Amino acid sequence: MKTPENAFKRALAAGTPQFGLWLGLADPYCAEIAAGAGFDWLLIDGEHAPNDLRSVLAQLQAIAAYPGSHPIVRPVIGDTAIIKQTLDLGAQTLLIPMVDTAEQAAALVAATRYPPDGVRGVGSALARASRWTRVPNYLDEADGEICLLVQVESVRGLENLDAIAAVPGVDGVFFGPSDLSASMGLRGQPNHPTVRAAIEDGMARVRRAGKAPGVLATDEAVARAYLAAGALFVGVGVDATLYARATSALAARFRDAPAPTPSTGGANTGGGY
Ligand SMILES: O=C(O)C(=O)C[C@H](O)[C@@H](O)CO
Repeated sequence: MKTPENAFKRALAAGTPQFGLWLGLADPYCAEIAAGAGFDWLLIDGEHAPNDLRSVLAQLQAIAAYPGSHPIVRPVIGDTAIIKQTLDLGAQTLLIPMVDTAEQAAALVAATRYPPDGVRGVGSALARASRWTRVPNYLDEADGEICLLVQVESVRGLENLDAIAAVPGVDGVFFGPSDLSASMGLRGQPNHPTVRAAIEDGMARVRRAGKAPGVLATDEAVARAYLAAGALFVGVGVDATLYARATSALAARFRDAPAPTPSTGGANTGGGY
């Protein structure tokens, strides 16, 4: 058995845009439903969604049955010990929130690499990542399959963007429109023209550094505009939001609709429900 190849990392390096879905429902059953939908990647969110190591593990296991959808894990913070545990679960691509400086980015790279290149603790015999040592060369192959994405989502991070993007081992920079808009004094306006212009300018700088820019844009027109501006990984939806909107809309249709006329039997649509 070999260390799984990180197809997402290779796609970014080849400049092939990848679109994905944010998973905030923190549930393996929901993750599996999303995994069958056809997204290039699915982000298991441990920053804002109620995930712990075991729920992240269960979602990784559910998604593993759908190799076309690559799992990305966002830990709550870029902490060396949390990164070690997350990589040991078998995550190969990490999205780390709130990265403001190149020094922070370099420390994150080190956290994802085994010594002597980094400081990742060696415990792969206990870890799903090595399939409990069934991957005999895991320690030698692991570093090469890690994809590290850092989030720039503050005015300070934007000021340091060129230095952050230049850090060897950083594969991509994700712009968080919600946090960035707040940092720019435009809280709650992630699609404000000033925020979008800052993100598009940032994306061009990341591409110039030879790295992959990414963003979350749940408005389809905005997502397509970011793709046109050079984004290489774009979150185009959030499962919790999709579910909330769909359930509200369904309830509203019945709550607000006039009483139905008695039916004599409907047409069979063949779809079932
Ligand atoms: O700042 C942002 O935007 C992000 O980091 C994504 C958010 O956490 C959130 O919008 C996901 O729903």
